[in-house]
Amino acid sequence: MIIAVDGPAASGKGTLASGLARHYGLPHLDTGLLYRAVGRAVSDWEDQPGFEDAAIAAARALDASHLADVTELTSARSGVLASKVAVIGPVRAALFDYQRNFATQPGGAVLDGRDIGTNICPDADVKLFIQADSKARMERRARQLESRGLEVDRYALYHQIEERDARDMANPNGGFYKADDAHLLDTTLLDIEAALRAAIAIVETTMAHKAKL
Ligand SMILES: Nc1ncnc2c1ncn2[C@@H]1O[C@H](COP(=O)(O)OP(=O)(O)OP(=O)(O)O)[C@@H](O)[C@H]1O
Ligand SMILES: Nc1ccn([C@@H]2O[C@H](COP(=O)(O)O)[C@@H](O)[C@H]2O)c(=O)n1
Repeated sequence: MIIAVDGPAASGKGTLASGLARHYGLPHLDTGLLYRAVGRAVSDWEDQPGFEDAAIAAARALDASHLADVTELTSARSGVLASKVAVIGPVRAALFDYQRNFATQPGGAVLDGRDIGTNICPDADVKLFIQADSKARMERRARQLESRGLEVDRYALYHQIEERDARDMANPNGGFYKADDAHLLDTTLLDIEAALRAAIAIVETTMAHKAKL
């Protein structure tokens, strides 16, 4: 079974995807980490000529070893860099096979990102599109950063999240929209456990429906 989980920044898609993976005993790939690793690799080139070429080369050279430093990759700065390399078509193309090979391994997988249900796994068995309002997402991200001992400027964080969403949604190569056959799950008023229960209920209903066809 392939489960695709998409949604905007800090919507909780990674938390849900890893909960679903645990529940169904499936491997999980956070595809944002791939873009973050490419962004990190070219941080010295940011906003300079050569940024695109450096990003394409970094994407083509990417392997699992570049995904190890999760603390560094999940910083706010890496998120911004990721969204800058994510608009480069050849970067997306270079990362496609990695994601597709992960998704199509025997037994299936859970992947989360922006374009899993639209570009990477249009054939996924179940697609979820996770939503939460911007303030809730900012607050969740703020608490996550504070739990790491970081100081957070909530006003700046809110604008950073909005700016990243806007860049992602405007990305002509991004595929960042709800697929027609994706189930919308708004978690604004749900805690992590309730959101996971709701996601599992969607998976169960969808699979039961498919089994009847
Ligand atoms: N339903 C929820 N209620 C409260 N907090 C949540 C909920 N879902 C996730 N969180 C918390 O919000 C933070 C962000 O969640 P998560 O990393 O899963 O989001 P994401 O959409 O994968 O983010 P990113 O855009 O960085 O990939 C985490 O600290 C997580 O524990
Ligand atoms: N499938 C994806 C995943 C991510 N991106 C881009 O990477 C940025 C960071 O992603 P997070 O999920 O870790 O927040 C994101 O803002 C996108 O620009 C993508 O394009 N496609």
